[in-house]
Amino acid sequence: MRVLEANHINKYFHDPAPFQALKDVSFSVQKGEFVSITGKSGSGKSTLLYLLSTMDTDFDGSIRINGEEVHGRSNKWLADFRNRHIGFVFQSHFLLPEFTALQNVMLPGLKRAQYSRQEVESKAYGLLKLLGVDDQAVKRASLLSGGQQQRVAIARALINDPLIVMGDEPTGNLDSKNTAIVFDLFRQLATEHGQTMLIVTHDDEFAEKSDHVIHLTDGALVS
Ligand SMILES: Nc1ncnc2c1ncn2[C@@H]1O[C@H](COP(=O)(O)OP(=O)(O)OP(=O)(O)O)[C@@H](O)[C@H]1O
Repeated sequence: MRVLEANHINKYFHDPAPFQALKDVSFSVQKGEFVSITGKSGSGKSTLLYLLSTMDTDFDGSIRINGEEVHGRSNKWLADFRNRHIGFVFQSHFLLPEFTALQNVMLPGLKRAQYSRQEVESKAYGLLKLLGVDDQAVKRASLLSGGQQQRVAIARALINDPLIVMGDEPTGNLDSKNTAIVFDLFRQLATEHGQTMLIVTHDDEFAEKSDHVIHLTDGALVS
C-alpha cells in the first residue's frame, strides 16, 4: 500500500532572489518502508521534508498521503491531518523541560479526544518501555541525557499511531552508540510494526541500512 506519493514537486523561493529549491521531484513510499533522504548541505532535504509534512503548502505539484491530496487544503484541515497521520522527530527534540518524560509523551495523545487520560498514560508508558527509557518516566525532561531526551521525543512522535514518522536529522545530536540505538529502533518499528519512516540524514551508515534512499542533488532527485 502506498502511503505517500509525491508527483512533480517544484519549489521556488523568491527572497532575496528567485531560486528553485526543488526540481520536478517524484517518488512514492510504501507502508512499512524505512526511507532516508540524503544529499549535500543545501540540496533541498529539509525543504522537501517540510512540504511532505504539510507544514509548507506553497509548492507546485501533488502530494498524496494515505490517498488524500494535501495540496490546496485549509490550515485547519492540515493541522488535523498532521495530528492524525504524521509524527515528527527533530534534531532539537523540543521537549517541555519542566514536564516529565511521561507527560511529554502524553501531551499529543491528550489533544485527541478519543482516548481517556488513563489510556493515553498507559500507552505512553508502553512506548517509553519500547524505547528503553521507562525507568526515566517520572523524571523531568531537562534532567535527562541527550540520548534519553531523543528517545522520549521519538515516543512522543509515536503516541497517536502516525501513518508516517518524519525526522529531520533525528540522530544529529547523538553519539555513535545512541545513533545505533535509534537506528535499530526505527528499523524495528518499520519491520515489526509496519511503521513508515521518512528520515533526513547526513549519516551514510544510517542511509545505507534503509530500504530506499532519496538522494537530492541541487534540488533534483538522483536515486
Ligand atoms: N526560506 C527560504 N528562503 C530562501 N531560500 C531558502 C529558504 N529555505 C531554504 N532556502 C534555500 O533552499 C536550498 C535548500 O535548503 P534546505 O534547507 O532544504 O537544504 P538541506 O539539504 O536541508 O541543507 P542542510 O543539510 O544544510 O540542512 C538552500 O540553497 C537554501 O539556502
